[in-house]
Amino acid sequence: MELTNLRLFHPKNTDMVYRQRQATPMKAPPTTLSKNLSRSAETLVATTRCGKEIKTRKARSTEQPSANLTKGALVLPSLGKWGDEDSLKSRSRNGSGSSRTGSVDRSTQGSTNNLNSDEDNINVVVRVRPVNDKELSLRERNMLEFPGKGQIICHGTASGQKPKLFSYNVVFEPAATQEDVLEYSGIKRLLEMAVEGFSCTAFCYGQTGSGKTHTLTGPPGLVESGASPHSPEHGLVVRSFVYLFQLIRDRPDCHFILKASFLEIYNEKVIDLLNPGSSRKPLQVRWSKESRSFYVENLFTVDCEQLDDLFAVLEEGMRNRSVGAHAMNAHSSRSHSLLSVRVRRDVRARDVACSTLGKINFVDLAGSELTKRTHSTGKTLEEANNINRSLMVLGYCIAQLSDGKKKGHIPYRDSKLTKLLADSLSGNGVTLMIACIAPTKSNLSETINTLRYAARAKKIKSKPIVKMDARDALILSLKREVEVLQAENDHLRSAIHVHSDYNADTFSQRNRSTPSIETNKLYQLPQSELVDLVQLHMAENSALRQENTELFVIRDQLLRDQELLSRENERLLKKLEDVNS
Ligand SMILES: Nc1ncnc2c1ncn2[C@@H]1O[C@H](COP(=O)(O)OP(=O)(O)OP(=O)(O)O)[C@@H](O)[C@H]1O
Repeated sequence: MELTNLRLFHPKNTDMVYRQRQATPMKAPPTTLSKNLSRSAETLVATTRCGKEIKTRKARSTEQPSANLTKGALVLPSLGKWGDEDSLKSRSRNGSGSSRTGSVDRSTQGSTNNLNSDEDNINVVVRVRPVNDKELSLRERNMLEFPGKGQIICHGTASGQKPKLFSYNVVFEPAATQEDVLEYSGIKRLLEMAVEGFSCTAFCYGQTGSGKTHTLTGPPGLVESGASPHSPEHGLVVRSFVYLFQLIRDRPDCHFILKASFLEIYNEKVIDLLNPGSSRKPLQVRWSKESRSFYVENLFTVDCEQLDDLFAVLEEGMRNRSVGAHAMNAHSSRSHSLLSVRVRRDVRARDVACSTLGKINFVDLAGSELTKRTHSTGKTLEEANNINRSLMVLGYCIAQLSDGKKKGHIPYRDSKLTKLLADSLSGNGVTLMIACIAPTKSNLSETINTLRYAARAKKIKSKPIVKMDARDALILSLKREVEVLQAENDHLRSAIHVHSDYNADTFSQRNRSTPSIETNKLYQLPQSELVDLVQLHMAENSALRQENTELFVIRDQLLRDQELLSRENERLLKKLEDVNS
């Protein structure tokens, strides 16, 4: 070992080496993978077109999630802010921070602003619908106030009753437009994450007639009438589809496959809205051991190559959805609906072709109903009871999940709705809750219930994971480790100047035994060759780790020598000074 290569007698050197040691990256920064994935570009190449031909389709596909796609889940950190702070700041606001003439008000202490934490909270926004004609004719009082910073004040009905204050990430006041909801609810971030491989869910919750369906799909009949996609009345779903395709177009080097399904849960039965059949035969919800999640057996899924295909799915599903009239809403949804778009992306990362499987769900929950107010009887009453029961189970689950201390049983199995939302609520996905409320006095108690529900949901923590093919995930993580180890070893070698003893080339030759394979052919490799490849990567990995350990031992030894020598140096200098003096 050539100690002469080390400039040991300069005190600064010790410091430098020490600092370098501190700075040596032992692990890849957690965001590396997500950065790489998001940088890659993509092309849309779908398999089959659906166009407007859904009705003529007969084939069914099974929705059961593939085992190997979920086993390889990689935990990634939360990916960012909701909405766009700057554009919000530019909106008109009054002195207190609320937007009077504008209509969007955002909390400055939103719980989802932490860019670097592994955990995040469910993003909760509130949309307040305008006073409707009936309420106007009855001259109902407006009970809500918007002081700004994502806050809502509910005034009490009785005199002397204290107002209640609630705060959320964003509040959409009655004048907010559909475009505002797209821009500031955080849905754009959800779509971006779905493209990157996360499971994302946006759901609307609120009492009947509070504007859930309006928020998701616009006024009654709009989608079914085949309105132009540019209609300002379109809700979040159509706008999200447009944004999703924009994201895909922006990534021309990747290969995308989109698949959509649309179901409703009507009286605790799952009905396929894209293929209901004349008898509306219910589908079974089953548990998949491999993916450890619930799925709907035999659910019809449609390959969507173009934007029009997604519109057609939405149109068809909306036509088949169960809608009824009652005293509080002439077009009341009588079921919970779940529109799901799966986004498979084949991407090249770290020289490996891998696939991510993201998903965006739009859930339009049926509204909670006080049957006294809706005057429900017969069929509508049965529907209301089922709706209220499943919402109650959802409420229990949310309460359990939001209580950080309790780690008890979450009753997902108690309703079809919670079974299908389990994935989104349990924390592996990214979730946006849009709580819809009415501003008037007659709705106050339901409004407060919704706001409490939403406040509880806001406490639920999530830790999103990217789902990718298990084989891809393994190879990718091994490659990443190899890269990190190689970088670290190069750094160590240069830091300790031991080229003669620990020749980098020798190591490179020793370790780089893994053949450079044309990675886009990875899928065509037979199982046995894949096993060999993984074994080679593992061997390379362990050799590098060993080298790493050895280099650390050498460096520690050198540091000790250096310390002794510098002490000796100081002692001699002092002696020299003494002699001179
Ligand atoms: N922000 C809004 N702007 C204008 N109209 C709205 C708004 N929100 C709701 N509405 C109107 O109020 C009516 C009831 O809304 P909607 O059907 O969306 O309520 P809902 O919460 O889905 O009710 P349900 O649970 O009974 O299905 C509709 O005519 C809808 O167009």
